[in-house]
Amino acid sequence: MHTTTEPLLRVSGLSARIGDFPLVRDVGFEVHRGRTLAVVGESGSGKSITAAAVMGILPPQITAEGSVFFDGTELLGEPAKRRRARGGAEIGYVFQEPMSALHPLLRIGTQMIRPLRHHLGLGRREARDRALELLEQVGLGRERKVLDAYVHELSGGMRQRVMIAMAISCRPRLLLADEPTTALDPTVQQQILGLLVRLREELDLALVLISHDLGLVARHSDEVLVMYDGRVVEQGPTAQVVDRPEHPYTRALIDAAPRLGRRPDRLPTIDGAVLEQTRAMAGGAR
Ligand SMILES: Nc1ncnc2c1ncn2[C@@H]1O[C@H](COP(=O)(O)OP(=O)(O)OP(=O)(O)O)[C@@H](O)[C@H]1O
Repeated sequence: MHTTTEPLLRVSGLSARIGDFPLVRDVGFEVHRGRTLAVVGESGSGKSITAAAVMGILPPQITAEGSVFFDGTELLGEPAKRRRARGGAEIGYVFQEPMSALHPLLRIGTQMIRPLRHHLGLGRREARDRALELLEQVGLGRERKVLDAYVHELSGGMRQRVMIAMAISCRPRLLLADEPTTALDPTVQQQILGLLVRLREELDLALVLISHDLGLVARHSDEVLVMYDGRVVEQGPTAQVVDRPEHPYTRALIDAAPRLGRRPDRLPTIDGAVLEQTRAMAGGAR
């Protein structure tokens, strides 16, 4: 692993809104190559909107302000065509639900080979070889039968491995994984997170793991960013945030995470008082 002094991605003052209604406010963080940042928070806290702003795939009704500085280039405000080309090639994205991200009527091979030809300009045969190599890299073996399969013929874990293979296929420098294991059972969840971290090391990627489950992603990340109500309420090295959380919302997330093995006698869920306190600290009700 190498960590350069310059972060690969530096997000600062990022806000997103629909009309006057704020969805994400003043979000900032950095990720270096070879490092993993976990972005955690409950449903609706703004994790996916933040990721979509970085990827340049926000729906047209949502406007973003601030800065998304990636490898020496400001991405916010870049022409849509350039952004689309970058997303998928320089920045890989793993979606929560491969069943909806993969086409049900096209063979896996067809879906893997297209971007390889389009982004990397490979010939048909080269692209097929590269697809097999990618399957091997994500632990599916050099299996032609996976290329020939349709998505419904694969298990949940295999589908997510295919999604990851596609996300790394054009050799991105940054990989964003948005709830990559939510649809999977606990053993497979750990395997997929282990795979992402292994690939981060092998390919010297910067990895952003987005999850509602701090307990799940804590041991796979170097830094943690905690979001609530569209804002960052706490961020820092994972060990520091987990061992000495400063914000009551982070503390509640930790207490609600059995995997972190802390205070099983405490509340299993986040209670209303903590949410109210968090909302007040985050800048009050909208
Ligand atoms: N396409 C959209 N149009 C309008 N509002 C949206 C859209 N997508 C998200 N939002 C709103 O933006 C806020 C942040 O949502 P976001 O999806 O980023 O949260 P999240 O933390 O990723 O939660 P989840 O894990 O459930 O996706 C929420 O209030 C949500 O309702």
